[in-house]
Amino acid sequence: MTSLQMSAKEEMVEKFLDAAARGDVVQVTAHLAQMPSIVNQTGYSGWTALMLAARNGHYSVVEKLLSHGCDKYSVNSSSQTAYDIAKFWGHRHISNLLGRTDEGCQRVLPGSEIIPQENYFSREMLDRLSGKRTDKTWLEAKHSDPDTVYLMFSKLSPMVSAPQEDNGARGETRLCRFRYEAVKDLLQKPATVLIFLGVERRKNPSSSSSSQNNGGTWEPPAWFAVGTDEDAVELLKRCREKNCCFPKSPNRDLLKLNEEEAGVVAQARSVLCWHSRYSFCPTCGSSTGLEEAGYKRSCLNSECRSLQGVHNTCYPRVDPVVIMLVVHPDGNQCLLGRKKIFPTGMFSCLAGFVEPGESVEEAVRREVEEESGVKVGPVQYVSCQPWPMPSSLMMGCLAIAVSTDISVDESEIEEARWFSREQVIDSMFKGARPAFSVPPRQTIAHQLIRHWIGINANL
Ligand SMILES: NC(=O)C1=CN([C@@H]2O[C@H](COP(=O)(O)OP(=O)(O)OC[C@H]3O[C@@H](n4cnc5c(N)ncnc54)[C@H](OP(=O)(O)O)[C@@H]3O)[C@@H](O)[C@H]2O)C=CC1
Ligand SMILES: [Mg+2]
Ligand SMILES: [Mg+2]
Ligand SMILES: [Mg+2]
Ligand SMILES: [Zn+2]
Repeated sequence: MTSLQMSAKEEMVEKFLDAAARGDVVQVTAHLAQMPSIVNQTGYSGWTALMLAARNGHYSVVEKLLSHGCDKYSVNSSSQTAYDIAKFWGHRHISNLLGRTDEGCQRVLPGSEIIPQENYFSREMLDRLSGKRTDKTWLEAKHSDPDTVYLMFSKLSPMVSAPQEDNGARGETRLCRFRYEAVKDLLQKPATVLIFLGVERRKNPSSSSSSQNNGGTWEPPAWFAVGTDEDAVELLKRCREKNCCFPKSPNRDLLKLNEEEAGVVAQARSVLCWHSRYSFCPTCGSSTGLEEAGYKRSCLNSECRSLQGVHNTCYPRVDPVVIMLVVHPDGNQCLLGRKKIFPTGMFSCLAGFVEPGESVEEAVRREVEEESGVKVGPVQYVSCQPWPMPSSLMMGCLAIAVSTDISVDESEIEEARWFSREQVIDSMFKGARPAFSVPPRQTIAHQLIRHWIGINANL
């Protein structure tokens, strides 16, 4: 491309951006018809047409750009999306439009601002099909189906193929997937725990697929998790892939999977952890037996109280945890703490288990005060994250402090400090002199800190 052509293209982009900034929907439409790829272009300012239209409150231009498939999640140099910009400048009708993810939701809750926030471990790649957990005939057919996928777990750790480091390539850790023939002997062993995870969400059959139900129609492959106490070295020999292992440190190693496999592991590992802890009935101490494709354990003592009425010990447990970014009353600092076990220099959000009979808001206030001495007023829920170590559901909140003196509970926290927004941005984006290191991006703690920077971004 010659420099003349370059500048002609640049000129067109600038004209397009100018039209968007002025709210000239006719000009915007004409440019899009002439060059559809212009929709996500940025000009000298680093802003897209969507950001400019959102800044100046031009609803119809925003609508037009969205209908041409523009990327509403792209960010400017201050890490702001068009949504952040519209919200900052008070164009609520535009921020509502940009925050909309599900038309049905908007119809039921008009005016609600539901911003999608998918955290690591929360992607649902499989349809759990809970209704099939009691369908023994269907499950049995799936066990030996050639398309069925089995994941193998030893000591609650999934078999993965780790990236090869010798060629310097930054590969991805992937789950090892097995077929029925490779695991059928394990399925016969009494100590094996088999859990039906769900079926793939794929709608269209691939040409290679042979999976059909009794009626002859295609069905997506089913996935199962196999928990076994067989010798790990022998289990590894069953896999044809290279560099296979059962990772030793879940908190670190399970953060290396892709988003889809991380979601499957979150489900499988939590249920397997529950089985490993509930071999005996918590009510009478008798042995328990596995039911409902791994989603229930019932007491084998027919006299046991747990067999009457509602007994939640029969079902996999989830522990609710609050995790919060506490914001200083001045709005420009946040409270972060470090536990002794954290890597040197790392600070993170405070967190704690919700106690019985406690609301999320009260748990936030209590844990923050217990751990740091700081008192909290308003609490706002942001997003959540399943955390399968072993089975927490992290409910992420922003919390506004109403006092600022820090007094740490040394049994839980080694140090807690207020950090300025500048320090946090510098640490998050690896500036020249980071004051601390942030938790990995896969943690909801990281995402809460990022969220706060986003809503405070200085235009
Ligand atoms: N994804 C993320 O970004 C983060 C995840 N987390 C996770 O959140 C969870 C909780 O955070 P943490 O700060 O440790 O919690 P807390 O502040 O509540 O402190 C842990 C204490 O709670 C006790 N405890 C353990 N299990 C429970 C339970 N089910 N209900 C009530 N109390 C319990 C422990 O007792 P004992 O001494 O007997 O063990 C320990 O003293 C942990 O699983 C942690 O891994 C935490 C921070 C970040
Ligand atoms: Mg605590
Ligand atoms: Mg804590
Ligand atoms: Mg606690
Ligand atoms: Zn019992």
